[in-house]
Amino acid sequence: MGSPWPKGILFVISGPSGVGKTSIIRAVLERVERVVFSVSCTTRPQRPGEVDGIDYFFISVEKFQQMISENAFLEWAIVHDNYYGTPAKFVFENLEKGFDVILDIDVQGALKVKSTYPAAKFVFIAPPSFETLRERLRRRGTESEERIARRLENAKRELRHIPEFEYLLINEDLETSISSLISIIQAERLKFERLKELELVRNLYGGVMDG
Ligand SMILES: Nc1ncnc2c1ncn2[C@@H]1O[C@H](COP(=O)(O)OP(=O)(O)OP(=O)(O)O)[C@@H](O)[C@H]1O
Ligand SMILES: Nc1nc2c(ncn2[C@@H]2O[C@H](COP(=O)(O)O)[C@@H](O)[C@H]2O)c(=O)[nH]1
Repeated sequence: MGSPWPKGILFVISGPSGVGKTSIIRAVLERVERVVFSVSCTTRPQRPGEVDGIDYFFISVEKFQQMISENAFLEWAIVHDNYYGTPAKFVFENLEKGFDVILDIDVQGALKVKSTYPAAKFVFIAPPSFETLRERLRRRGTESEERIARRLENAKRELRHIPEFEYLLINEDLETSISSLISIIQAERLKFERLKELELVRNLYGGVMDG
């Protein structure tokens, strides 16, 4: 008998630092079944309240470089002076099991995934304005003014890549953004192209599908 689940979908969520990616994704993970979050490796220092293995795998530069040489990353990038990377094994194992996988990665990383795994779905989260982005970074209180300025500079570059993404979410109201991301996931799950390999669906259509 065929699997009751088709292969999972990879959702790549990207956008400037402080726009609200983590807040949106956390809520989606609580509300949607069969979706998992890919925990990245990073060499940046752990922030108060962050948990190793939950928020990130906090590793040394040496360990990160070793993982690069072992091809352990689906993608990696240097973001705001630190290494960040997506462990490939977790992603592919979960997709095979039929789980959808969410990545929260910067724009450079998203574009690398687009070239190596174009079947992924690419979602750009944008701020309603540049001023709002600055305010959110300040209110979060995790970065110095100097680092905030740096992240805002990077944000300007990142926003230029919006047209390379399939979906655009402007994160004004958090609840609306959460609902929008859930709608994207649900719509992608229902695409006939994806479901037609399932035995259940093939049985519904019988020989008609095979021409
Ligand atoms: N729609 C929203 N309205 C107001 N505040 C928001 C909204 N979305 C997120 N925030 C707040 O903005 C701050 C940044 O959000 P968050 O940490 O989720 O951003 P991020 O995109 O994941 O950042 P980074 O890329 O640096 O990890 C947080 O304090 C969060 O509570
Ligand atoms: N290319 C990658 N970017 C990543 C990955 N994990 C996180 N990120 C991005 O880094 C910045 C900064 O995050 P912060 O937690 O230090 O504020 C943010 O834009 C993330 O999306 C990754 O594995 N690869």
